[in-house]
Amino acid sequence: MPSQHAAKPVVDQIISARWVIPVRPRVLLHHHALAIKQGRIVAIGPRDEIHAAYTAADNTTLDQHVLMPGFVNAHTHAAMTLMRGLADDLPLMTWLNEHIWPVEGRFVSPEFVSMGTELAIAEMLRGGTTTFNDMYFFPEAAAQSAQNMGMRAHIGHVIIDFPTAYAANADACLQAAADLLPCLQQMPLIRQSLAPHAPYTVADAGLRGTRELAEAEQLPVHMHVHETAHEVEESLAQHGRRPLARLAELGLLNPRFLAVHMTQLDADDLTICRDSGLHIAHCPESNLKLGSGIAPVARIREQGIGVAIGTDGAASNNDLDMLGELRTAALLAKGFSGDPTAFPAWEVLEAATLGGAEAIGWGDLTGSLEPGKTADCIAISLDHPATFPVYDPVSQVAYCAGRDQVTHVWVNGQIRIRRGQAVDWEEQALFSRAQAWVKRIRDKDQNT
Ligand SMILES: CSC[C@H]1O[C@@H](n2cnc3c(O)ncnc32)[C@H](O)[C@@H]1O
Ligand SMILES: [Zn+2]
Repeated sequence: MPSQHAAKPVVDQIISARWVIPVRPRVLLHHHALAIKQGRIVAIGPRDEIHAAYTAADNTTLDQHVLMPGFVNAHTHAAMTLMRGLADDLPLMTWLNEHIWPVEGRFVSPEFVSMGTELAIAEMLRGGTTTFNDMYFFPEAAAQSAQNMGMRAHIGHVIIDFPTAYAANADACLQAAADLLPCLQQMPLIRQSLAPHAPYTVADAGLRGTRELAEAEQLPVHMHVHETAHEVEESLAQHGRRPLARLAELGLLNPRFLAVHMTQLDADDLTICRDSGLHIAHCPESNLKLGSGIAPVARIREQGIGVAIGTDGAASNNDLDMLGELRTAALLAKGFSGDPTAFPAWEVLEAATLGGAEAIGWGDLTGSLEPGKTADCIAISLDHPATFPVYDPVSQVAYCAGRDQVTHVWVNGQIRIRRGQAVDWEEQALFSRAQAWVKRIRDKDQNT
């Protein structure tokens, strides 16, 4: 911190709060403040010291709040908000083959993706998510929506063998990814990955192509893996090995690989995960709702494997609520392992923030409140019946705060949600525009 006798450095804003949870280091700070300049955290310290050391035109004081890093939704399909509630209570392959893929086949377009992603961003920002890791068709449309609405997004270039409105096959997907990379690199809030859909929808040739492009461009890879027992059985029948072993043989697994779901893991799978350094995106609510299984998070964490938390898409969850998701993750880990100490409050908060950032290679930039990192932060008011009394703010965030208690959200130092309201867009206007898509999707059977 600068000397208090010299002229005070000017920063853009100072945010102070009753409690600050920086996530790293793992401490709870009382009456602390952040000094922010040009979207970056310049300093974090006791409120009085920060105000004595810096001057800012914009000062926010949050007396009943926790200030913490925004959540990183480590796996979603943002545009699927347009299919929320379309097909429930079904197993994964029935849900995909008989409901979701036919609707996507008929309706997905850049306009569909823009609309669905805007709805998702409106929901996610309101719930305190400041970064999302996306996998969907027409990634340039999703990237543009995130950039326009001021949300950080890690955009996956989809690779899938079967023909879609987006591309004819895996080769065409890889070509589209290579063509789009430079364009999305111009968007300051966007980073990119390759997103082969799943081991059962991408043959070895497409996976080799993925590995080559990922190596050439140093891109992360984001993929659904070991989501169901059926996926593992099918791989054993078709390839003679489990999906993870097949991906390892194809040279895809390394610390830049994010394996989503991972509900089916034997001891050899865990060894592959540990030795490769891959990260896991745990999506407990989607896995529960589709009856896919439960990722053995306690065993995964014992091996030192990085765990992040994702909601999956709104058509299988059915919300994009990271506070709800992290609570489900914490409770499920305890229930599944029979150990109430599994996935305690601090660790689950870390997984939903810094763990997600590290899983997508963004740990240098976001996920914790540290000098030098971007000011991606949220305030949660604990002045609410659901969170009274406050013995331990970390416990309140992990176990009882609801997303309606998220009052303020900043991405890159820019305020996106103020006092619970979107700053730059009208939610009713978003719903009105989306309604046209809803009508077309609802009417689809009459129009065939
Ligand atoms: C090729 S874009 C992404 C693709 O994934 C589908 N999808 C959504 N949720 C899941 C899931 O849990 N497992 C597998 N595939 C899923 C989505 O509908 C898109 O087609
Ligand atoms: Zn998914």
